[in-house]
Amino acid sequence: MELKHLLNALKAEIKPEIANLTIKGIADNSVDVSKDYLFVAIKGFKSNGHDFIDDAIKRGACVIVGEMDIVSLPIPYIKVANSRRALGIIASNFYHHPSKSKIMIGITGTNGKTTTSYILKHILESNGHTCSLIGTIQNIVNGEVYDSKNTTPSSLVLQKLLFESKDEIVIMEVSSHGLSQFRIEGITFDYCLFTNLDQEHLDYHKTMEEYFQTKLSLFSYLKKNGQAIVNTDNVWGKKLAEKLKDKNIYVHSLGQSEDNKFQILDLDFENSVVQLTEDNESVQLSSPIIGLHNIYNTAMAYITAKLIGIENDNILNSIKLFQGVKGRFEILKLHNGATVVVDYAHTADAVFHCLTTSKKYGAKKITHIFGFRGDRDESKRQRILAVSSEFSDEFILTLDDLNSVPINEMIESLYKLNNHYANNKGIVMPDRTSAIKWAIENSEQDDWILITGKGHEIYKQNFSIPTTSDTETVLYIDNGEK
Ligand SMILES: CC(=O)N[C@H]1[C@@H](OP(=O)(O)OP(=O)(O)OC[C@H]2O[C@@H](n3ccc(=O)[nH]c3=O)[C@H](O)[C@@H]2O)O[C@H](CO)[C@@H](O)[C@@H]1O[C@H](C)C(=O)N[C@@H](C)C(=O)N[C@H](CCC(=O)O)C(=O)O
Ligand SMILES: Nc1ncnc2c1ncn2[C@@H]1O[C@H](COP(=O)(O)OP(=O)(O)OP(=O)(O)O)[C@@H](O)[C@H]1O
Repeated sequence: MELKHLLNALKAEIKPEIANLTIKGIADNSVDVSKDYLFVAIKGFKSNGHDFIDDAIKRGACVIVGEMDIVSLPIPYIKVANSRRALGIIASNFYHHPSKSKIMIGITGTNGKTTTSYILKHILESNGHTCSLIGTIQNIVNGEVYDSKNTTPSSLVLQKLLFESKDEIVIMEVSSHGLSQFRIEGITFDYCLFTNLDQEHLDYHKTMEEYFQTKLSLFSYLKKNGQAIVNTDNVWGKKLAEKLKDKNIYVHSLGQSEDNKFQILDLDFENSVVQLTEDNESVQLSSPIIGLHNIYNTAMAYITAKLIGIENDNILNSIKLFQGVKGRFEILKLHNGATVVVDYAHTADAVFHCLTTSKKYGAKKITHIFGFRGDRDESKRQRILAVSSEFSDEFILTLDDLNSVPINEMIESLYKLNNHYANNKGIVMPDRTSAIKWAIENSEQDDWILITGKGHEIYKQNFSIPTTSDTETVLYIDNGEK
């Protein structure tokens, strides 16, 4: 593609003598550069792409785009205001704006993005649509499954996935990191969903208001007639819906009060059944997945499927057959009659939902096993502990991913937190698999053991039992393997 087309819509000065240069590919990592590539230099969190410009040139780059003042390069240098933003625009131009020809759905919020996207994918596919999914667990395009490094991939990866997708509809989880790093630049959406907001990622966003504003920015990527679907049973959702209405964006609000477009009535928690009304029309959603949070996720997916044009009865029938998502309130029944739940909860609100759901479903005693991730928001730890000490009967603090935090430092902070906030209900057992073993061996019929934080993920550390995930550990112990 000629440089002038590649840089279309980018406010950058291009000298006439280079406008017709043919660019064979784009890279944001110098290692990926080949002959006649355009290299976009990005100031990152760990390194600075501008330091790799020489490397990119050696590998064959013919144009560099960057945001720093750089002089005397042997090849053309184009300065832009923001390299990450420029990368999105360039990648979208290079792949011929793939989001324009698809029904694009973006889902944001602290919790529920993955679950809602899987419910929606299930409904759409059950009703004859083809669907790509880009998110935390994996990326699925044309029915092929690819590993996912980020919930929202870099704009270069994203545009390539969209270009390769022959599916009619694309469901994307949009993280706040993805938004603040312009990973969705160059994409426009038909529907944007907001699930909820809870304290999370304040190591990155600093304040809840900043976190909220970042989430809000997703809605500026709506297509001209794009519509919003917002859960307003959450202060942040209510605020977001008001802001969107001020911007004349059509909002399909969901919530328990009368002023919602989709009003929730008659919540039958025990049977996961909910009555929804819209303009005097009433439907009953009945789902096999349990928990109040999942009722909301299901309702959000229902509204989106309806807006896409699927008949109510067909949506309702599909919902009844949804099998759940790996590591999201995944229930394992033990030989002794106790129940184990493996769940990805890592915010106070998510933990609250898991614990209260367990109680509502008849847990006699709840043992909660969890830890805290290294290099992630530490300010949420106290709130999670407060919820656990209020709603569980006992809890075990254990190790989650350490990332770059030394093991002794993490164990020490678990003891400190336990001493300060455990309400005499907590113990510390650093080895995650030993904690699970202890809880299972001390359980009886009708007890529930809730293991949160890792969900579908595999362990990053080795523990004493040679298993790789919470689910595997539970099955290993329950099957009596030594
Ligand atoms: C902190 C953070 O968000 N980092 C993201 C960021 O990386 P970065 O730009 O800082 O990378 P860097 O290593 O500093 O490198 C800077 C530049 O130098 C270039 N480089 C580097 C080396 C070299 O030899 N040559 C070269 O050109 C790199 O390609 C890059 O362009 O941009 C990358 C591309 O988009 C992301 O993959 C990466 O996500 C990392 C892996 C990450 O863990 N991010 C987490 C925090 C995250 O984004 N999480 C959210 C979900 C959160 C949630 O809801 O749970 C997500 O969407 O995944
Ligand atoms: N609507 C919801 N409200 C509150 N908590 C929820 C909701 N949906 C799911 N959860 C809780 O959050 C956990 C993560 O759910 P899910 O993976 O669907 O969210 P996510 O937004 O994709 O999370 P992440 O960004 O961390 O990948 C679940 O395991 C559950 O404990």
